[in-house]
Amino acid sequence: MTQPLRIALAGLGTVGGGVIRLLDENGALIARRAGRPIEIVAVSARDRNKDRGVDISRFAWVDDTTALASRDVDVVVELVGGSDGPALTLARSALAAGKGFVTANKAMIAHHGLELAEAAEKAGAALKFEAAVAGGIPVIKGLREGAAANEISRVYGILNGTCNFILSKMEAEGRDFAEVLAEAQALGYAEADPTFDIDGIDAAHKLSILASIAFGTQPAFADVAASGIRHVLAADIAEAAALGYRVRLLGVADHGAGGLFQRVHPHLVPISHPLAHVTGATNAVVAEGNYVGRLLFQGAGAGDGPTASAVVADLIDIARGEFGPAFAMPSSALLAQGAADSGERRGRNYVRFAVADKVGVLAEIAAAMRDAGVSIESLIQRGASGDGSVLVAIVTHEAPERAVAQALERLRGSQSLTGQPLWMHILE
Ligand SMILES: NC(=O)C1=CN([C@@H]2O[C@H](COP(=O)(O)OP(=O)(O)OC[C@H]3O[C@@H](n4cnc5c(N)ncnc54)[C@H](OP(=O)(O)O)[C@@H]3O)[C@@H](O)[C@H]2O)C=CC1
Ligand SMILES: N[C@@H](CC=O)C(=O)O
Ligand code: NA
Repeated sequence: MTQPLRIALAGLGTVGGGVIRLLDENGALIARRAGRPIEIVAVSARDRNKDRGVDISRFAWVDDTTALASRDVDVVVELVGGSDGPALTLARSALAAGKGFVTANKAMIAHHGLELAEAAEKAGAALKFEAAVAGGIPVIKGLREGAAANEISRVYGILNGTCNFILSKMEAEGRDFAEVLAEAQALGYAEADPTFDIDGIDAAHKLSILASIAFGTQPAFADVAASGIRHVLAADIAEAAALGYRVRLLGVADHGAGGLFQRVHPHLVPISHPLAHVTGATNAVVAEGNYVGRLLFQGAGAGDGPTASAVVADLIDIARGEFGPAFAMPSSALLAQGAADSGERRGRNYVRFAVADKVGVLAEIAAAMRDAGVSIESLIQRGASGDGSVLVAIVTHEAPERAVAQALERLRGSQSLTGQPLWMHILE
């Protein structure tokens, strides 16, 4: 057998620990598949003495994580996290030294992916990040290899395991948002800063990477319009169910007016759509290609085992010498596209208001919609909540987004509203 692929591993937390366990358990099979063993030789994290449930005494310990790139290794694996800081320093120095670089760090790739891809190409080194998008699902490989012959018109899906776990628990058990978040954190799904998950930022990181690979455009995280699930109430989930929908946080990217359209938002998904049946920390990505048709990738989007599976799959590719440009084409071929104007996009909408229980409130909402040219398909009003306010949920007929925004703007500051309205798009 040929020389092992020698690895330096930065980060020994949920995913780093998973990678060590996976290589311990499946190492012999992986060596046969890769044509050579994959061996961790050096590791680093913050705390050398932490009990990690795996034996790390057999590896060289490196105090300064950013110094891992100067070890005698073929590939540096970064599982620390953070868009900048030691992760970015390590990425730059590893690639500059001509070493392969594998990461699960979507924040860093969303912000600095283009620069790192250019550095990798210059050095002739591998830059791979399958674990960064939808965890264990081989969606990057699927798009950059399996669907490479297609023009992709739209890519969308459930990209955050924590949010999907929370929404499906809220739906199944009627439980409180905060309580379920704590459970997702305990299971190792949530980011170090869980606001990244619940405010849609993590999904936006992933969407910008996915869109770049799907459309051949430069990653443009700043152009992703993102909001999360912290304002979704159990009542919204119940109303959606009564209307034949489930609430899911979706990332959606397609070609829009004037550029690329990228959005992360809670959506109403028709119960007949496969994404409505994706529960727990599972992720699912739909890609629509002009020759292959609709592809659906589904699987575990978070957690130690699935994420380690994606990291090690990247290592196997490198061990085989099979790696191409990080974003599926040379970085010089990636197009710089601006953000599309969403105002003219047409669709049906769910808008929920918390209102004071008094005469004329419904008329005020209806008038704001009418004046903006938005036609109401259905309206549900539920009894008073704890604070005495009443929930009014409307579903609109198809309307341009600009018109719905106008109606909400007109209602802003109204004495009738007791809280911010929640606007969710309906997936068609
Ligand atoms: N958890 C998941 O399901 C998924 C995570 N990811 C990504 O994988 C990466 C790792 O996530 P995860 O394993 O969950 O994170 P953890 O918080 O579990 O682990 C992070 C590791 O990095 C080490 N670390 C943190 N800060 C520093 C630092 N400044 N210098 C050196 N080492 C540091 C920690 O050291 P110590 O242990 O000593 O504190 C720890 O070992 C992130 O980019 C995340 O977004 C991607 C997909 C899924
Ligand atoms: N925090 C992320 C982890 C995987 O990327 C998630 O919940 O999906
Ligand atoms: Na993946």
